[in-house]
Amino acid sequence: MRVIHTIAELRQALAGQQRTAFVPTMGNLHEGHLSLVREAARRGGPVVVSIFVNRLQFLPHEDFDQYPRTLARDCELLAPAGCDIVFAPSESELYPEPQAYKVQPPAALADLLEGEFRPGFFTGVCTVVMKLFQIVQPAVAVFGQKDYQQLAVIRGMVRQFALPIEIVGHATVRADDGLALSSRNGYLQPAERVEAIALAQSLRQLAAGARDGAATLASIEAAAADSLRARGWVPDYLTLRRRSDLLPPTDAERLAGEPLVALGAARLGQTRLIDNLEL
Ligand SMILES: Nc1ncnc2c1ncn2[C@@H]1O[C@H](COP(=O)(O)OP(=O)(O)OP(=O)(O)O)[C@@H](O)[C@H]1O
Ligand SMILES: CC(C)(CO)[C@@H](O)C(=O)[O-]
Ligand code: BAL
Repeated sequence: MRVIHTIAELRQALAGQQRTAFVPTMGNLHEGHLSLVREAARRGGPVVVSIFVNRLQFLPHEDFDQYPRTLARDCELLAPAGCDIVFAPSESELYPEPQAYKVQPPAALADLLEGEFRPGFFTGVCTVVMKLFQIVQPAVAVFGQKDYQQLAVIRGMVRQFALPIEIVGHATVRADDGLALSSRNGYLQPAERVEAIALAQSLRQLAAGARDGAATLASIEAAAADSLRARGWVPDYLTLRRRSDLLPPTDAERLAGEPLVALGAARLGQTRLIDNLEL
């Protein structure tokens, strides 16, 4: 496995490759990331994993500075998972000048849910992912369903720009107690780590109420948020959405079996966690 820090060296290493599989990450890797890497390795071509904490997708008050940078340990985990090349550019390599050209996803998809609470987040994500796609030129890129809206936004970007890249969504990997693995779980204090499973539980509560004709969507969502609040969380959103466009279902759709997804984001102490559950 090679660790490469520059665009020029990466292009040289990949010259002539047709079937590169790519897994973009921000590092501080866990089993969730590694299962994306194994999925990429099953495709048969060279596997590139990028590690880059992308300043463009963080708001000024968010955890960009605090975000764990653990490259040496990440590399130890990546080699046995089937990674061939780790691409770990510096900030000045990826953004040698202020990134003035940006990829702006449509507000209808990107300004809700995560985008409502992290304005500009998906512009930052799309811009760096587009740039990484141009650099790596993969045939396949693997993303986690844990970041459900991100996967939808990337799929839309690839479709509308006619990028010749197959986007693979990989199931969320969870700890034994049901908590979705996430780099930010590392911020949790021991007691918070025990409590953290309540987020997945509240998604199950939403799912259980989803087809209840006696309740309104608003009352189902309010009950789930109230149970989290009662346990000391600060929910950003807990909501049932149509899988197709992440908009709220009408009651008729909800009761007629429209494919839905329960999505949640909430803060526990200093840590903001997200999760989702397809119904
Ligand atoms: N538990 C998981 N299961 C499957 N994929 C995951 C999981 N956690 C993260 N991923 C995916 O890994 C890729 C890189 O994500 P990222 O490096 O932001 O990790 P993260 O654990 O989600 O970090 P954070 O806690 O900062 O959100 C994304 O496609 C993301 O969806
Ligand atoms: C896709 C990504 C690597 C872009 O910085 C990031 O949003 C992430 O880790 O999910
Ligand atoms: N896991 C998505 C990247 C972020 O939260 O910034």
